Amino acid sequence: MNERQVEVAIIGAGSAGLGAYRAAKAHTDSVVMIEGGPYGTTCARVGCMPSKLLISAAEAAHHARDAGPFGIEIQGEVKVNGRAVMERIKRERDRFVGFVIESIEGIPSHDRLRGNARFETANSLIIGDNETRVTFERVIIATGSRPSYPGFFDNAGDRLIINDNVFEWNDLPESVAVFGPGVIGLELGQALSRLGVRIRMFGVGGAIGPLRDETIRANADRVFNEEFYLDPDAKVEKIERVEDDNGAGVEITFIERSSEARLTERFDYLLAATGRRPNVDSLNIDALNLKLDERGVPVFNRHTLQTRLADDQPSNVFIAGDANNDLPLLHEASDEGRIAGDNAGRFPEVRAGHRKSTIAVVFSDPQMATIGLSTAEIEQRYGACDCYATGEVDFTGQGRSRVMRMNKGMLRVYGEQGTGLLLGAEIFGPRAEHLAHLLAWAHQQRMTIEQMLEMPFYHPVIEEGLRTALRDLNANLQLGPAIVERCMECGPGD
Ligand SMILES: Cc1cc2nc3c(=O)[nH]c(=O)nc-3n(C[C@H](O)[C@H](O)[C@H](O)COP(=O)(O)OP(=O)(O)OC[C@H]3O[C@@H](n4cnc5c(N)ncnc54)[C@H](O)[C@@H]3O)c2cc1C
Ligand SMILES: NC(=O)c1ccc[n+]([C@@H]2O[C@H](COP(=O)([O-])OP(=O)(O)OC[C@H]3O[C@@H](n4cnc5c(N)ncnc54)[C@H](O)[C@@H]3O)[C@@H](O)[C@H]2O)c1
Repeated sequence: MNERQVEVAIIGAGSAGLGAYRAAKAHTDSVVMIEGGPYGTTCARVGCMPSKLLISAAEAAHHARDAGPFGIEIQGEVKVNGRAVMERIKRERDRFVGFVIESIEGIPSHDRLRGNARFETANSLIIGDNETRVTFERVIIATGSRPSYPGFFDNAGDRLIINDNVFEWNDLPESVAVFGPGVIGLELGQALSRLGVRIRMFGVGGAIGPLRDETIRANADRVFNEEFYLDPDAKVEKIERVEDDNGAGVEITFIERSSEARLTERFDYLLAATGRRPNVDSLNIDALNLKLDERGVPVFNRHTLQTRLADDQPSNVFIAGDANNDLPLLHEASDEGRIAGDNAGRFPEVRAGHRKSTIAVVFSDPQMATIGLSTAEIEQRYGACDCYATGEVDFTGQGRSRVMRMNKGMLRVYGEQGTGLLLGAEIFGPRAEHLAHLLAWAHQQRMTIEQMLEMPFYHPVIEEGLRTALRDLNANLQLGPAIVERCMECGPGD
């Protein structure tokens, strides 16, 4: 067996691992980064980038089909060439992956090891099939996450797929049963539907995407159901792989939401999008003697990314990115990687890194976004004393949204009584990715609703809808006048 001794070992060369590598190297040359899978990162290979490429193709098809109300006539049928769609997705995806691989190859080969890592002792790792032992002083776990789904999905046999498989297709299938109307299910499911794939979407417990505000969730349920079948609290009775004249498929028996009829329907695939679990279970993490949470994930400080020993003492182990199961988003993985790398590098001195205001965007249509504190956190901290208020706008009548025929959904903002501070927001509406940034920047700057209202708003823009919600909130906080329906000085369709 080869032997290596390093100050800092990093497990995983994803977005968190790469950020950690660069930050640790600023302190010491003795760093090794270990990767068990393909280089390229989840985000570029099978995550953010290919999913957004699929969504963009779907948007193009949708706009072409939806041109009629503008007076634009498309001669003949809008045809989706599945092969061409998948070719572009793979070509562009490979380009993004290529850039990541290029930058990884710029890292000295001595600092890179290939193979799956698992802990042997609290200070050593075994790589691959007993090929190398790495003895370390500090370690960063940046192993990412993988899809998780209930065991009975296995009844679908080889018709059970996850997001990774979608981006391997050479052509689009005829039909897909999507399980999980979370972030991945909604993004991929709606895109497939707009590309002409017959879908049904099944959830449990009523959840839709990251939405926690029940008013917005009900709105989203209605709007999505105008476009495709979505039952966020489905009764699915049977899943079975079948083989018939049409080839292999999967039959789903379920209770149809509105008619309550028992239906059995055949699909080409069952897409499992029922959540992801951190990759910490095959690391032999017990060798580290860390304090673990109920899911077996090390307990850690989100400002330092440092974990704790079972006796509650700080440890030499850091955990960043999806592996820590906190905020499984790309920008958070990079930030956490950087903080963990910096701290592992400077150890035993450990510093609190800068954590930004939370922002999450779902690229469905309408888009969804959450900013700052969630409604549950707000209710927990401010609910008992009646210390917060809500403002809202419904985009149905919003000027610019209506002009563009994007007038669906709503936005709700939450503010603190007395101080007028912006606490958070939830959006299901047009161009939420941009509104979310305005709100997250204001949240991080600790702006009050009053200060936000003093900022410029152009006319006619979707941001005027945000202004309406802010005025509503200011009035509900009793810090400003009640909003006037059809306020003319604001410009028509505010
Ligand atoms: C379909 C999809 C769409 C997404 N879209 C978005 C989006 O639009 N915006 C956004 O912000 N986020 C998005 N995400 C989330 C984002 O991709 C992740 O949060 C981010 O990639 C996590 O980075 P990471 O470094 O923690 O993990 P990864 O990039 O997965 O890196 C972990 C690495 O560790 C390696 N590894 C695991 N175990 C071991 C081991 N034992 N030994 C050695 N190596 C190991 C893995 O092979 C992997 O390369 C999406 C995710 C998915 C699945
Ligand atoms: N745009 C983005 O930023 C983006 C895109 C994709 C993924 N991601 C990240 O990836 C993470 C994982 O995404 P995800 O969609 O896998 O998880 P998720 O937690 O967002 O959604 C999982 C959904 O599956 C449902 N579910 C659970 N068990 C089920 C069952 N047996 N049958 C039917 N439904 C079931 C849950 O109620 C939930 O609605 C996200 O939390 C997000 O952080 C981000």
